[in-house]
Amino acid sequence: MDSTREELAVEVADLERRYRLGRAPNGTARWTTAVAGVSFTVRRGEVFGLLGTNGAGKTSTIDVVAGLARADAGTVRVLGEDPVRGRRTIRPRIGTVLQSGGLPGGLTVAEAGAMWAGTLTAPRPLTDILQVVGLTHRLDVAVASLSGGERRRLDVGLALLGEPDLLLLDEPTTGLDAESRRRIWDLIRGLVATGTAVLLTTHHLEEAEELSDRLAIMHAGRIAAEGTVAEIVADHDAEIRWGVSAGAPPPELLGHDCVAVDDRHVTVRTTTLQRSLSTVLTWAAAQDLVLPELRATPASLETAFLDVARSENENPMEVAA
Ligand SMILES: Nc1ncnc2c1ncn2[C@@H]1O[C@H](COP(=O)(O)OP(=O)(O)OP(=O)(O)O)[C@@H](O)[C@H]1O
Repeated sequence: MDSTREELAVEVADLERRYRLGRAPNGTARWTTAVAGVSFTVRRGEVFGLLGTNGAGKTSTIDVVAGLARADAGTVRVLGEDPVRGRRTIRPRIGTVLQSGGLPGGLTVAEAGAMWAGTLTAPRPLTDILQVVGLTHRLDVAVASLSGGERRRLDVGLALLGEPDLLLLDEPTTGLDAESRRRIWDLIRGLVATGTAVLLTTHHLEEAEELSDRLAIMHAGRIAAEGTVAEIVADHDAEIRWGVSAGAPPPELLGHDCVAVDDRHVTVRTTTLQRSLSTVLTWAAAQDLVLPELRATPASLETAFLDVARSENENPMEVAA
């Protein structure tokens, strides 16, 4: 294995995943393509965030990386191995928090922890982990009786028990309060600092921004944008907006900026926010206009996400074969 490969905990190239939907009236099988040629890598010591609209294909992707499903096309290497064939070898080196959960609800927290620790070569003390995720007082409670947030904290705690080389986190903080979420973020950061690679899916843009070194925004089975937050945001426009009652400045005044008017607002989209805002304010002052509800919003991960979400090709492809 060369040094570049050792650096890469996850390598996904041209991944495709399809689901069979049943049969069409004429008897042909109907398939939907959930992941349509996705490529990315996750390096050791970095968090790679996978964002996306609902149904974009994030879980379908992470399930293949976790070795729970096979790729229909493309290649996936995890810690240098095929994630299905090499599952036995790499399993102890991977911590997972998946949407499907999987702990038997009848076990107590202590029993579930002991069972999980038994599958690991060098687990951290369970009590240490339970303290960090705030569950020490729930040791004797059945997993099924935990609240949704407590259950999620247990899932995350157990994923960290083996000090994994790779963490696969599918919406790890869904349902957690702000304090618990921050504790989990600190835990993740601590592990990353020791060289752990993290593949994270989340619907919380703030979480993605806080944790990710690089990220990708998925939409309809494809990666629509990828890079650092700064790189992704650089491709998107800032917005200046005000109430339509004040009217819009003549387009030639704004040069290349795009002006849109609907029944409530005038919206100027621009890559040079300060200069365009100055033009708008100078025009308003010259006309003696007050711009109602004036708002200037720099491009952000949210803007980029919304641009992707509004883009065409809304649905995964359905085909008959
Ligand atoms: N078992 C299945 N059978 C058929 N279609 C499926 C199956 N699982 C997922 N899909 C479809 O594949 C697409 C991608 O789903 P996936 O769960 O991977 O998306 P996601 O990005 O994780 O979505 P979300 O953010 O809503 O959790 C969706 O259109 C979904 O309906």
